[in-house]
Amino acid sequence: MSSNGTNGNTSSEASRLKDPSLFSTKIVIGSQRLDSHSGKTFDVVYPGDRKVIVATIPECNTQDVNDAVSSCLSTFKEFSQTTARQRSDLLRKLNDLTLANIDDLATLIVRENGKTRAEAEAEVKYAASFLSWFANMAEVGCQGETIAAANPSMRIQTIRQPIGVVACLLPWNLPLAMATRKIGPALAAGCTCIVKPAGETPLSTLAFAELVKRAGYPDGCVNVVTTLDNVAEVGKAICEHKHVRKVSLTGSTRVGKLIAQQSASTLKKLSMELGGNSPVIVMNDATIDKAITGVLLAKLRTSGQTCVAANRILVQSGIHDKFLEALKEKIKTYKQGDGEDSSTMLGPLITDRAVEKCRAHVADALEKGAELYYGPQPPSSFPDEGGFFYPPTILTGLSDDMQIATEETFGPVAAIRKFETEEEALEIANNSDVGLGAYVYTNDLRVAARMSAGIETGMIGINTGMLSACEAPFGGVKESGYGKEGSIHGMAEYQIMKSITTDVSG
Ligand SMILES: NC(=O)c1ccc[n+]([C@@H]2O[C@H](COP(=O)([O-])OP(=O)(O)OC[C@H]3O[C@@H](n4cnc5c(N)ncnc54)[C@H](O)[C@@H]3O)[C@@H](O)[C@H]2O)c1
Ligand SMILES: O=CCCC(=O)O
Repeated sequence: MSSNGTNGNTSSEASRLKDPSLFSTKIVIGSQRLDSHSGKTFDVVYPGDRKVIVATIPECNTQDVNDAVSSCLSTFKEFSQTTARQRSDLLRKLNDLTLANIDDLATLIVRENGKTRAEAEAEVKYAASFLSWFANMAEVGCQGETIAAANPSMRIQTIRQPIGVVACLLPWNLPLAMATRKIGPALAAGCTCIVKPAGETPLSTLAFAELVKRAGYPDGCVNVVTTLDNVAEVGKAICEHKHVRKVSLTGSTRVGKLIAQQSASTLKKLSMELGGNSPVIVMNDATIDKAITGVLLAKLRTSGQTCVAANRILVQSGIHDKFLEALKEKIKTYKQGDGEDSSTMLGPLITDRAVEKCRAHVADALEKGAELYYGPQPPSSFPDEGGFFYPPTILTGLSDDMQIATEETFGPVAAIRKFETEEEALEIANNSDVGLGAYVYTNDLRVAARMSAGIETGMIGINTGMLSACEAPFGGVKESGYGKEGSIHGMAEYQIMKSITTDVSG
């Protein structure tokens, strides 16, 4: 294993940053910035142009995981003894440093993920909001209770303690925000973290680890291991490690099930923020402009690659044609291109597989009777040059048998289905194995109340296309997983509650 004692700042990509030392291509274990024991590396490719290699990153293995966990465990002994106020102060510093470096963090996100600079900056602010929120929560979230015992001789109290070493497994779609949504509450609770970013997007996490150090955290509070091709080995090593007490995954339902199986032998506490298939229900009485704005936000944020992306857009028959026309006029204005170009509204998708999935979903829907209302005919083959782009597309005539109705498309394809009655819309919306987000557009409070109660998801937006905020509990039901992130509930996911009974008689 080599350690050059630097951040591995070897690429001309670093010169894009105001502070090039934030461009790190080494894993983080305690005070060290290292290559992997495997000696192997993988490339991070710019999704806006597949020929551009942004960085070469260590391909980790089990030994790296074991080193990272040992370091986390040794730091946990000391860090878990800090006061909640000290942890709150540290998180506040980390929030300030994150916001102070917004330009560089946004640049790294654009380069690794492809999203537009405006979206990347919004993501950094969203990421920082979890740090600030959990800086505020740190002291409140550690409070215990005094319980009125049935036996007058007894006093019962509870205390909350950090659960231990936590593994944070991150997706590539909001690489920094999903990192802080886990690391923020874990550090607030007094845990230490082994973080594994998605192989496509390790750079913002590695830069963030540098900010953790600068904020004054002890070495080993946040360790980072990276992998692309060796993820199965690394994931297994994390899940089966007896000193990792909790795994928090944001990712697909497929990987969530695997992690749950692999974590069973050590019975870890788990948080599973998994895939969705969000329905949008637009009722006849909806305010059409508001519905269009909300649907486009929910559909096209990060080019359609969010877990709460509008996947099935259900429009009541009385407003259907007008809605479609207005949607087409608006979607036409979305310019697709390089994330750094300020006129770009839609960046590329993350990989060629993501483009292929859009293409396959559109082809399958057209074969099963959907109509192409706006967008290109599905290309027969994907070009091997350029970025991973799929153009914004509107399909009408969505039906239950289409892939697009049962799987997340994770791309800028809007699939529309006409319905007649509220009951019918509810039935279609709930016809899914997953239940993360849902959206309803109506001006009738009674409809909104019935839909809010009846839709089987963890989050519902009424007349809004944005469900996410650090103060709102984020999480799904059914096969979208379990556990809540953010909000006053997010910190408890990283704690144990101990009850203490004292005999006070004589
Ligand atoms: N519910 C949420 O909050 C939320 C948020 C963002 C994304 N998502 C979901 O994530 C998915 C897209 O993200 P993705 O493609 O990165 O998902 P993914 O499941 O492929 O990967 C998620 C993470 O798991 C890792 N991983 C993959 N195989 C693994 C294994 N065998 N062991 C351990 N880790 C493994 C990946 O490297 C990545 O870090 C979508 O389904 C989306 O809906 C959910
Ligand atoms: O992709 C899922 C997360 C989306 C969000 O937190 O807004």
